[in-house]
Parts: sequence; structure tokens; C-alpha cells
Amino acid sequence: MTVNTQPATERPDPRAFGLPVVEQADIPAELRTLVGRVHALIDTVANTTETDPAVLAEAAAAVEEVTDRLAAAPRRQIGTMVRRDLPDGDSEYGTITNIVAGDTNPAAPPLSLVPAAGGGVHGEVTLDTVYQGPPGLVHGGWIAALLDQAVGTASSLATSPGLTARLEVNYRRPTPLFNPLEITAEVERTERRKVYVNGRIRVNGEVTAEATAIMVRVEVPE
Ligand SMILES: CCCCCCCCCCCC(=O)SCCNC(=O)CCNC(=O)[C@H](O)C(C)(C)COP(=O)(O)OP(=O)(O)OC[C@H]1O[C@@H](n2cnc3c(N)ncnc32)[C@H](O)[C@@H]1OP(=O)(O)O
Repeated sequence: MTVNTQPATERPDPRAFGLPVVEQADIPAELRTLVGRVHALIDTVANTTETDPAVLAEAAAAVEEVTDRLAAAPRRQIGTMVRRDLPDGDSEYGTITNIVAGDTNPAAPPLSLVPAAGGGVHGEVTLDTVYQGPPGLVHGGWIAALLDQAVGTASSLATSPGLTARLEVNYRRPTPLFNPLEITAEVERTERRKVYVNGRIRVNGEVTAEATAIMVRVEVPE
């Protein structure tokens, strides 16, 4: 039987899955600054034309020293979630180191997806060369990752959290780096635990990639 989607009245608490939860507001501003600077470091290292061995060795030693200092504190438990308040008064949980949207992951763009006025979710992100595939263009796997995150978030907010069972991506136009990407997704219908979701990426109003997905909602342990 096909049923209409209905907003979840109650979202499962990740603690029911044994996962710790961090409040987004409790992430120190200094950690956010560090995450941003490490992202800039990744981009800079990927693109530096420095060849002086002394300069490169000094940089590597400095990075090692900072890494060792931070590693003195215990690591987060794998699967740590972050609870975020959304502009519409709702809230959502996400994995704090999620590679697409993780608050504390310097490798993440990061993408912030929020409920769209007309339903579904939307977000905007501009990608640097960390995400480069073909010259000047976003890697196709990263396009799929952005769309996966979007359909997963749309499904989670409209129903309850799930895992991607199927994701089909059509690459319509090249998706450029250093251009704002508008990402949207919305649930089409639900069928038992299956949630059928559509998503797309637009650049200057033109669709560059679109996806159809089936999310399968996770069952809360007894
Ligand atoms: C808040 C806390 C944390 C919440 C955590 C939230 C995390 C968000 C993650 C973001 C998105 C990701 O990257 S997810 C990561 C990538 N995806 C994965 O790793 C998923 C790997 N696959 C799996 O674990 C599994 O196959 C599942 C969970 C998808 C389904 O297994 P299952 O739970 O045993 O369910 P199962 O009975 O097999 O299937 C349920 C229904 O879905 C259908 N179905 C199953 N697979 C498919 C498929 N590939 N294509 C079409 N349909 C399918 C079945 O026919 C059935 O339909 P019917 O009989 O009802 O008609």
C-alpha cells in the first residue's frame, strides 16, 4: 500500500542505538575555527607549488606537533551524533564527522540542509579543489555524495532516519567548482519502511545532476 508522507511526530533518539549525542550549540567556536583552518590546510597542501624540502619538512613537523597535541585528548566515540535546531523549530540528528555535512570534519564542505518552504530540504554549498574530479569540475562521486545526503535528510525529516538502499544519479551537465550549488530534495511517497525521494543540484538555476533514491527507515531497537 502506498501512503502519503507524514511528518514524524517523534524522531528516534540516537541514544536508543547506543550513540552519544552532542548539542550543536555546545561545539566550541574555537573548534569550528580549527576545522575551517584545517580545511584550508588540506586545500593549500593539495595545491601548493612549494618544492623547498626544508619548508615542506618544517610544515610537516608543525602539523605532526599539532596532531600529537590534539591526540592527547580521548577520541570521540564512533557514531557520535550532533543534535541541530532547525530554522522551523524542528531539530535533527546527524553524525558529527559525516563526510558531507559533519560539523567537526575538516574534509566536509560542509553542507547545511534545512527544510524548504515548499516542502523537502534545500541547501547551498560552494566546493573548492578538495572535491575536484575532472579539471575545474566536481568529482562525480562527490555529486552522488551530496545528493545522498540531501535525499537522506529529506527522508529523515519527513518520516524518520533511514539508510540509502538505492541511489540513481543522472549527470546532466558538468558541475563546476567555485560556483554556488543549490541542492534540493523531497519525498515523493512512502511504502512501509521504504521512502522514495528525489533530489537535484542546480547551478545558476540549471540542473546539473539529479537523483532518485529509496531510503529504508531504520527500526528502533526494543
Ligand atoms: C537516529 C539514529 C541513526 C540514524 C542513522 C541515519 C544515517 C543517515 C545516513 C545517510 C545516507 C547514507 O549514506 S546510508 C549509507 C549507505 N547505505 C547503506 O550502507 C545501506 C546498506 N544496506 C542495508 O543496510 C540494508 O540493505 C537496508 C537497511 C537498506 C535494508 O535492509 P533491512 O533493514 O533488512 O530491510 P529489508 O527487509 O531487506 O527491506 C525493507 C524493504 O526495502 C526494500 N529494499 C531493500 N533494499 C532495497 C534496494 N536496494 N532496492 C529497492 N528496495 C530495497 C525491500 O524489498 C523491502 O521492501 P518491502 O518488502 O517493504 O516492499
